Amino acid sequence: MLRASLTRSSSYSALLRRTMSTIQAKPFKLALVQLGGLSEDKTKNLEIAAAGVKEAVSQGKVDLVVLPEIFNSPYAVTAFRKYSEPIPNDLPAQAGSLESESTKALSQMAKENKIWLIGGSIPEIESDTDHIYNTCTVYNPDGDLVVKHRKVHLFDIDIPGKQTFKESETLTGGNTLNTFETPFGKIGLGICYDIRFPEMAMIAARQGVVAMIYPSAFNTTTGPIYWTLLQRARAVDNQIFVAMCSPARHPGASYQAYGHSSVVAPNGDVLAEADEHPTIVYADIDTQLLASTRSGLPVTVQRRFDVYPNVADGN
Ligand SMILES: O=C(O)CCC(=O)C(=O)O
Repeated sequence: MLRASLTRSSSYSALLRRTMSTIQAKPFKLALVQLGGLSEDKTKNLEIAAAGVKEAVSQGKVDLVVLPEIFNSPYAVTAFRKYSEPIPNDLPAQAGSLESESTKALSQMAKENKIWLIGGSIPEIESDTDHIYNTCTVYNPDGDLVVKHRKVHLFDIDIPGKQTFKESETLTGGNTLNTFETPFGKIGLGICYDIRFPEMAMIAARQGVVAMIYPSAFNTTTGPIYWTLLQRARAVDNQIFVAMCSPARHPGASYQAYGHSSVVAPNGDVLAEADEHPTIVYADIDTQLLASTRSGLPVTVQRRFDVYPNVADGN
């Protein structure tokens, strides 16, 4: 019995060593810019974002900066089409080739500050189909657009008297999962409500991401209950870092964002969390924690796909 369990635990560590050796990661500094003062003026919102990114890097070396969901437009189904812009499908796209107002501005923020930038999300129009998407764009330190993620799961909520919102009235859901490579490791992308669907984070984690990062804008009904819970759940499920970046609360706006941008470690510890006001949340991402968390509790190599039913069919 003892012998069997020793054999099993040493084979877990061998397997773990093998899987960890495929993850190329080094420590990096993350900044989540919880923007305040956003309005209906797209150009002004982009200027606020540019000032926020600049402020984030002024505090010392930062490698990756994140902006919130739909920061250049009001978060309203009636606004998405009006604010939408085309975004290239063929990626990477060089900084100089970007044409729309927001992608050009975001590219410049990345280039000027020499950072990786997860540019929150913006409404995208695809001219061939006339579909509108809620799309996150990511830029390297040269300002090239390296990847985009279209929100896969559309936020349709109806809690009478509290929160009603139906993104699917005007948006189309994306149909791809997206990660991108950086010198400090692979990063997985989701947008806000996407965090409620554990399959996305699990697949990204199995592809070797260090972190799942979600530009977001939860609300004051679901935020207090689920915001931290969901981040800790995705982190612990997959033993990865998880971060969500929100706009600040805005008393005059039709949609009240929850705020509370935060970063969670692979063991579920909340490393940093904002309140509801405009601010920047910083976190040092110690990638050693991926290995130490996984070797203590080897869940990432104990999955029993031979036993689980086919998830999609429920058989
Ligand atoms: O899942 C939630 O409770 C909030 C999601 C949300 O606000 C969004 O997807 O924009």
